[in-house]
Amino acid sequence: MGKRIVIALGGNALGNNLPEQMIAVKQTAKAIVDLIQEGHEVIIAHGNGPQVGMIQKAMTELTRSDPEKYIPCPLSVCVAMSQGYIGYDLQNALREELLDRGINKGVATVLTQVEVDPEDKAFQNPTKPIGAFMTKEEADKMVAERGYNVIEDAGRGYRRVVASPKPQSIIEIQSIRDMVAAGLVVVACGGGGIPVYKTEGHHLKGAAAVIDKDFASCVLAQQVEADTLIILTAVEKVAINFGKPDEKWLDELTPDQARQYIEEGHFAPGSMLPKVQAAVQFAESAPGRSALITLLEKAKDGVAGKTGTAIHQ
Ligand SMILES: Nc1ncnc2c1ncn2[C@@H]1O[C@H](COP(=O)(O)OP(=O)(O)O)[C@@H](O)[C@H]1O
Ligand SMILES: NC(=O)OP(=O)(O)O
Repeated sequence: MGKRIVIALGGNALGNNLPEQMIAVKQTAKAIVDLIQEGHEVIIAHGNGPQVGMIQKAMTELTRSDPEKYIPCPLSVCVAMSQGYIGYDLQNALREELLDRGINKGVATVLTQVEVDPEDKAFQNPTKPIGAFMTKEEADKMVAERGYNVIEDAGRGYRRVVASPKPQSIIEIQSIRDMVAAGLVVVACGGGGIPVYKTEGHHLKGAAAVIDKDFASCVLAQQVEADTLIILTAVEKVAINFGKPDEKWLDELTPDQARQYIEEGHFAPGSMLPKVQAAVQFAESAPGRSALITLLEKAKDGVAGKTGTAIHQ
């Protein structure tokens, strides 16, 4: 029987620059349409780390070129731009793949705002890597010249980090539910959603942050009452002792086992840790719900129980 599945697409599903993204989304669309063809209902969320960094850098350079003419662009607006740009490519790739297979289904990208708590401690402790990787020298220059916060990202180089508050709720959730109910393939919560908080009346104010897409996908999956949350990334399974001689790939994880491994430090912050945390939160949110972490090209096999790491109670 068909399931309702929320798919969270990681960096490898989108590539790191414009031409890479154009190519990557074609493969991504194939993997997603495979699931639609099997009778599943899919709602797609995605990351935006490289893209929002690129947009933010471009907007900053524009302001620096002529501060009188070009006022600074808030990070929330950069997130909105990244949703539009990625949604444009994804939506077109999905449309084409569906038409090529003779499937008559509409695809729609929802510009999605996600509410955060303005008092979230994350605003004082930036942890979310965005943009391109830098060498140590480039990173030191950015810290000195621009006052950026920079970290070493899981052995892959240096990256700028920004605040990443936890998603609380999805402002456009009713529109998303209505579109799913109407049979559309929906792309929502791109880049974790545009971070906003409520001010006076019904007004929403953008926050200077980038929400983690794994956590936002978890909220989305709960709010659309999905059966499964699939987090697609660059590894087929989750490992303990990752990258060490005694590395062990996991087929299944219960929330309790996951918590123990988290405590033992098996999952890198900013990469595998939020995925496992989001998977656990979704698996525990209602009976019968499960999460799956696997490779993009293994999504179909993963849903069939043949691969990936399944997280369930
Ligand atoms: N315990 C672990 N098991 C598997 N992969 C891990 C683990 N810890 C860190 N990783 C790394 O996390 C990466 C996934 O995180 P990341 O690249 O940030 O995700 P995204 O696909 O969302 O862009 C994997 O490709 C792998 O290199
Ligand atoms: N917003 C977000 O989590 O993006 P990445 O998955 O690209 O880091």
